Amino acid sequence: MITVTEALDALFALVSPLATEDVPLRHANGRVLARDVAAQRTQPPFAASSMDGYAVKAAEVEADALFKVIGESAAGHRWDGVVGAGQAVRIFTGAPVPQGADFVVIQEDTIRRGDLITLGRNVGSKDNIRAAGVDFTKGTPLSAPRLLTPADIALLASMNIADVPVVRRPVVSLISTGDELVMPGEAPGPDQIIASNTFGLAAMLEDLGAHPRILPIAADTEGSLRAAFDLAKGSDLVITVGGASVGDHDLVAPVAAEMGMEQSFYKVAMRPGKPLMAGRLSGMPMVGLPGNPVSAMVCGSVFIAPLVRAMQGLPKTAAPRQKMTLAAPLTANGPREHYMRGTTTAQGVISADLQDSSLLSVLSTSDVLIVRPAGDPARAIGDVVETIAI
Ligand SMILES: Nc1nc2c(c(=O)[nH]1)N[C@H]1C(S)=C(S)[C@@H](COP(=O)(O)OP(=O)(O)OC[C@H]3O[C@@H](n4cnc5c(N)ncnc54)[C@H](O)[C@@H]3O)O[C@H]1N2
Ligand code: MOO
Repeated sequence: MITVTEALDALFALVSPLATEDVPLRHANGRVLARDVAAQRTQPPFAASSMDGYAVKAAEVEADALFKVIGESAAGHRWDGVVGAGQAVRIFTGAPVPQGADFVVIQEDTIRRGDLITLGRNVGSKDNIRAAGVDFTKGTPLSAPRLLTPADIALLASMNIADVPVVRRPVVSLISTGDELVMPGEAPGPDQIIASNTFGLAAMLEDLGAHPRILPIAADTEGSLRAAFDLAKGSDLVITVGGASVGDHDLVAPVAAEMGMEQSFYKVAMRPGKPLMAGRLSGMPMVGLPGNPVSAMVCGSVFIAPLVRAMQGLPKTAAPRQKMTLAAPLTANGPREHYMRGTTTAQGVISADLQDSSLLSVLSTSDVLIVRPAGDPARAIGDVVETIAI
């Protein structure tokens, strides 16, 4: 069996970044910026007031100073004159600071009578002016590759970039296998259960910027599985769930092999997720996930998420890990890396009592995977462990 790191490297070797497309800014959130873009303008484009008040000459600012108000500068409507000695311009937040002025006294520090203002005694030295270009100047780049966040979308809008070059969404076909499975909403027979894995994985893939397609469930026959693989043709990635182990009805590996799959690996020294397989089938990268629901989702976090990020041009790196303090002890780990479901509390992280790989209710109340290296000794409260957010 290979290690998780070796398996991830083998998976990365199967993919390269997809093509680029331009999308409207409104559709760019969560996508990966494909090439550097440059600000189309300077922001702010003029020296702007950061407060409502009066624009004056800084050299004249002192307690009880008197000014004559000669005009008004509002956001979107500048005052075009030049501020002279003893003069002030009424100004509002976001408005251009008029020529001749280099200080804004906030209105709370003034007393106004008709056209005259008198400054108070605590005006201070803050000029309340945002210099032109203090946020960014024309040509400032936003560098690719970059997973675009809501803050990036606001920045791109401010840079006047209406269409954004992003990496195409990977089309990922998801195939559940097994006679025992029916789709959610269908009436299961007495020995049947509902297919959950493809739905959980599709949700995960959507969050990763991919375009998942849930294909019809493949029955435990060679013909049905072949038909499902045929439907997946043209995808950027095909993922099967179940049928990966050693049972008589576990057909994924033999059928894929007959269809010409070049296998990269089969079986990884991890728990859950041991019967993971990967390779290339009909020109597509293919990953065979174990059927146990928690195994499939853990493999989604550990393997599929980094893989889909790499397909979108992000660095080929493992799922990010955070160090956390244990708030409950852990028993010694065995020879496989263990990805334990856990919950973070104010005191630290606690592993779930039940770690069976069928328990979606436990996964759903967990917010981290506690990563236990192979052979990790027993751990005590206060020890530091590595975790992956889920
Ligand atoms: N003799 C051995 N038996 C098993 C081994 C082993 O090494 N030797 N490995 C175990 C481990 S670990 C896992 S994980 C499972 C994986 O088996 P498969 O990938 O072949 O999965 P299935 O047998 O098809 O299903 C396992 C389990 O999960 C349910 N399932 C499958 N697909 C779905 C789905 N889409 N949605 C919800 N639930 C699903 C299925 O009904 C089974 O209950 O093998 C162990 N056995
Ligand atoms: O590896 Mo299985 O995925 O432990 O349940």
